[in-house]
Amino acid sequence: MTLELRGITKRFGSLVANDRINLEVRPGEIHALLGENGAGKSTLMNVLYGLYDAEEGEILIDGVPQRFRGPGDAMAAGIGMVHQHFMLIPVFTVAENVMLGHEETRFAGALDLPAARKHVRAVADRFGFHVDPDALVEDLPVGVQQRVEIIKALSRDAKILIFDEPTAVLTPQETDELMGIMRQLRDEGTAIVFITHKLREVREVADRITVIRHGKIVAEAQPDSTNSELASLMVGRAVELTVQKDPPRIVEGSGLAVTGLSVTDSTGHVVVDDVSFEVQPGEVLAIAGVQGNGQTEVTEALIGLQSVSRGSAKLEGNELLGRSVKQVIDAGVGFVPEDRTVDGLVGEFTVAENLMLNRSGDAAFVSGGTVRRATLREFAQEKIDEFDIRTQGPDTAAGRLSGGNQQKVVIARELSRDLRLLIVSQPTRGVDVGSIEFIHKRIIAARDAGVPVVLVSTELDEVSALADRIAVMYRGSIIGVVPGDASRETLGLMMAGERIEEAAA
Ligand SMILES: Nc1ncnc2c1ncn2[C@@H]1O[C@H](COP(=O)(O)OP(=O)(O)OP(=O)(O)O)[C@@H](O)[C@H]1O
Repeated sequence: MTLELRGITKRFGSLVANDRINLEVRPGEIHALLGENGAGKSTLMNVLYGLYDAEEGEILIDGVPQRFRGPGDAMAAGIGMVHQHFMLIPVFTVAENVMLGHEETRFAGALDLPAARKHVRAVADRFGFHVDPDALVEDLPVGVQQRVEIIKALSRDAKILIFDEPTAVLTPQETDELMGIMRQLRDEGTAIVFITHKLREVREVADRITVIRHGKIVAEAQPDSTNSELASLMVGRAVELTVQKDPPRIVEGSGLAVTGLSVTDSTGHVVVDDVSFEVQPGEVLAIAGVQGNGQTEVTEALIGLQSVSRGSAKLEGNELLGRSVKQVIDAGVGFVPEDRTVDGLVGEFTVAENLMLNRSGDAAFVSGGTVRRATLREFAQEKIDEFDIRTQGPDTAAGRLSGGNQQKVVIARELSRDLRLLIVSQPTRGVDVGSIEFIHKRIIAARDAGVPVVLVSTELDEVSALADRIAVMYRGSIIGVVPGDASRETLGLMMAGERIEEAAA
């Protein structure tokens, strides 16, 4: 089926999120949509999926104008969406999730679980992957959960599939597997819209590339373009893809010293096993590894979000463990959590309120129990300008911002205080290339100002760009520490569990 969007305009108040957009997606092609944070990509997809009503324009499928009053209509017309934040119900099985929403379609009436199971197996066989129809979704790794989303879309015979930043939370291997699935779907005639901030992925799978900036289509790019060409089309200026940094100037001082840290999860598994490392003032220590090897728990233990079974973490000689989150923050620890929607932001609070969450004890902002609104707005406006947060203003609810701009709010808040320690986890997830450049520069600036920085990232490019030393975690342990310029091959092997001796680190 050929999909055509003609003259789509979508406004939120005075903001024009989509400005007369024309886009055609043909059967058997992967059409990548590139654009900076807040450019209007998700809005356009939500219009296409019937979630938003556009003020102007038409959606045509095989030349026939459509009117979608909700996702149900879009699905019935053959459009499927694989969401960035999974829409699955964690306590249901794979088959039950696939069945949901089929009340009026072919697994109708009796809620036909056997038919749903059969469908799961058939799709898994078709793509040569394994998914157990009876597994609980919450027990599955994210890469597999995403396959469930795809299986769900295909159970409704989707001929046009939208992938909205599907790789943001995947490991490199899961990403490769997903791209294999996308290619196979394309070869079978599905029309695919692919949204991502990762230029390498676009160049690898896209047949056509459309670039959106400030709600308008600004260019069609070729898949054989270079990363820099794509980056500057997106952002409208040249982008430094790798931040320039001087060798670290390690300041004499005690920094962070973690010794024998162990964490046991609620089921009794040891998820962090006797981890020790030091970070000096003025250096970036990256903790690299495939997601789920204990890195998250290390950062959460340091900030006070996770109880520990053993160990010590001293910042400038003072114990951090056993303190409350507030006490740790007040001790000058900046923390960018890996999932901004859980620990980083309060969606219903305004951008300004979110920017001051770590300043409740600051007399400049709060006096006699009340927030000084004018000071706060002024501060927030400054941060919005400085960090280029695309929002209608300080009073907009943070949940209304595009994903990448929400991340910039968290980064702006955490990097705007005098810090004794900075812990950043997946700092550029969902962030566009221009903003990655900016965030990387700010992290390096904190390091150059003498702050010890702990970076947790699953992105090797990010680790290599920022780290002075790299500790690799595997199954709860640090299996080696290598210099910041270690090769991707070395890091890849270590992330897969191989111990490699590099004395220099
Ligand atoms: N429900 C909403 N209410 C008000 N404004 C909104 C709403 N949804 C999106 N916006 C605004 O519309 C603009 C486009 O946002 P959109 O989410 O489409 O961007 P995007 O290109 O998908 O960005 P990202 O790459 O960060 O996900 C942004 O300025 C955003 O703040």
